[in-house]
Amino acid sequence: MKFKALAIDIDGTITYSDRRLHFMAAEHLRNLGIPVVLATGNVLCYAAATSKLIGLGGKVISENGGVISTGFDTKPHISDSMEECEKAFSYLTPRFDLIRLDNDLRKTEIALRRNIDAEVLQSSLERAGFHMEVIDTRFALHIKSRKINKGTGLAKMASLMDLDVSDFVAIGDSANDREMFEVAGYGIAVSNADPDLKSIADYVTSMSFGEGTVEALNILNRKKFL
Ligand SMILES: O=C(O)COP(=O)(O)O
Ligand SMILES: [Mg+2]
Repeated sequence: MKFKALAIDIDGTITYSDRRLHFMAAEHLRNLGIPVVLATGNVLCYAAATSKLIGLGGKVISENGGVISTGFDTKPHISDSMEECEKAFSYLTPRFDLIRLDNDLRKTEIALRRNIDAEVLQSSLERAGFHMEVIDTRFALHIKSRKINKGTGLAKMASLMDLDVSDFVAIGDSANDREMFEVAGYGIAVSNADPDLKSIADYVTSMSFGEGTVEALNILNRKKFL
């Protein structure tokens, strides 16, 4: 079996635990020989800069699937879920000490510092009748539409690249990678990943963070999947 492209998470997967880029993982991605899509909860400019600095082609799924770009000079595809997120945020803001991240840059979801339990925010929203999802990536909290995730983003990216979503291998580390693993042809969790993500992964590396990604890419080559 050969996969035609790779979708890979940024924070916790091609970095160290403190978000510094793991150079060896970057080097392996640059030399992979198939398209590499960065799929992240971060904003578009962060994802695009990461792609450029690694030496990749600018294909990125950002804001957990809300903003997708197929190259550096192309117009991004932006979903329209911000209004719903803003309503949820306005409801939560007098009740909790929320610290918003990348406020001016986000187009489709709201990111928060992790000073509150995601489940507390989630149940508060549910009790008030909101259908938004609150996820904890272990780098930030995200208030997002349930209709948008890295899985829907990857399906969209695949169709824009004329590929099937099952042509992708996915590599990731946290809750926001779940749906991407569900739609990709093969999913690899790095060793530091959430137990929940590990439980649905096809393979779990023994190494953590960027070293886990290097291990994952070596394994994919050994299995002749790439
Ligand atoms: O934005 C986050 O919270 C984490 O980003 P990631 O999806 O690249 O791990
Ligand atoms: Mg991550």
